[in-house]
Amino acid sequence: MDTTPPAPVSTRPSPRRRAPQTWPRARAAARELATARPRGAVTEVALGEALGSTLAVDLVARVAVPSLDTAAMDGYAVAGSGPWRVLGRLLAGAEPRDAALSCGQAVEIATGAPVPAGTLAVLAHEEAERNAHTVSGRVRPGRHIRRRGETTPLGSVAAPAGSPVTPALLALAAGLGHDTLRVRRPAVHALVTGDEVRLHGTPAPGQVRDAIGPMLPGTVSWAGGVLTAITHVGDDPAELTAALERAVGEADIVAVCGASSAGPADHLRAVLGGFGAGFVVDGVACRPGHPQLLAALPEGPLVVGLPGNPGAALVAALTLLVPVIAGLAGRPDPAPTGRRVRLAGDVRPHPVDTRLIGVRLCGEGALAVEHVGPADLRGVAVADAIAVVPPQGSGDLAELLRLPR
Ligand SMILES: Nc1nc2c(c(=O)[nH]1)N[C@H]1C(S)=C(S)[C@@H](COP(=O)(O)OP(=O)(O)OC[C@H]3O[C@@H](n4cnc5c(N)ncnc54)[C@H](O)[C@@H]3O)O[C@H]1N2
Ligand code: MOO
Repeated sequence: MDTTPPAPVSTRPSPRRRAPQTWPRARAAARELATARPRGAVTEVALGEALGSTLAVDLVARVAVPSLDTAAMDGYAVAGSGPWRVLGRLLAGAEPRDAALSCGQAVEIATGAPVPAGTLAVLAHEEAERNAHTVSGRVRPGRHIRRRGETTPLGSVAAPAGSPVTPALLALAAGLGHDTLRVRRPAVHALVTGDEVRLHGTPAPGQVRDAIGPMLPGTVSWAGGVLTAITHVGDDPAELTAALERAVGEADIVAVCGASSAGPADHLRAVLGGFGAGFVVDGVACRPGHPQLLAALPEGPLVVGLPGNPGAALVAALTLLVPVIAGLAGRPDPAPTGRRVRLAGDVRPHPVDTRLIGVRLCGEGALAVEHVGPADLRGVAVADAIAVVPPQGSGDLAELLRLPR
């Protein structure tokens, strides 16, 4: 047993936890705080490094797509009425044919090749009857021709600023002639606290393996940020102060894992008080996750406190961390599904707190998973979504939140 007297925590008075905010209010406050702040730095990155970030400016088409009138099908570009005499062949990438087609003429053409001037339509191979030098079939004027700029006109906005950079958006950007993108991506530095916590290997009895760090890179990037570092900090206020000082100097958001509650080693609130932090959310009326917090430091960075229990940390991240990252990035919060479903299983409401329950989707409804204690990850690891059960169960359909993927 540790018999040493408790160390003084800070020269400033320790802030006490105020009345927790309701879960919807806390989540909205996190989003409002982040979106009201000046947008973070814009960087220009190669397409290969942009996945997961957020467009800082509109994505403008540098080329018209298609760049010329092109064939939408493999077949024959034909002019006038048939049968048509086949003059030659045009493949995608070919120079546009100098000579226009005259009535009764055709060229064999590949999908994407520029249709010659004078083309009435493209007759698809499967609709064409080919003889040695001629081809015949039925066509409608303009059939199977993609007009220049039909998909995306030159100079048009193909995706607005604030769009998440997804694989599809990268494909769009490449198709429009971009090699780089101007993006935002808030930087998150995580401090994992606890003398008993081990970052690697099999924990000895009494120790625990860090189970929050591994969920953070994916959760942070899902929200539009990037996890730049994970630092392990012991249960010592001076160590936490020094680590926090370093982290706030290099990140937009510091996520402190553990030390958020009321125990003798839970120094986070007192240490933040020493920094002159303003508490925007100081406890949330939700289960699990109630000791979480959100504070703003005078120099600018935001600090999110996640509970040490890892099951609680995951659902708490959906309440404060994810809305803050998405808000700073200038993109929508990825968690809301806009879906409300009927729940089955152990979904009893709490008298005063919002319950956040892992569920499996089944048909039109959802079934609560088992193993949902705050220290238990087995349920949430196999859940499809988180159901929001308001205090006293007001309303019979529950809102669904996405889990980080
Ligand atoms: N008197 C009170 N005690 C507690 C309260 C309370 O309101 N009053 N809240 C409980 C709840 S709920 C939670 S959640 C925890 C939150 O505690 P902390 O954020 O202060 O975290 P710790 O005390 O450091 O750790 C709690 C628990 O989690 C384990 N842990 C910590 N970090 C990790 C990690 N990175 N990976 C895996 N496990 C971790 C730690 O060993 C403890 O077992 O407080 C309750 N108590
Ligand atoms: O609310 Mo704690 O965050 O349940 O485990």
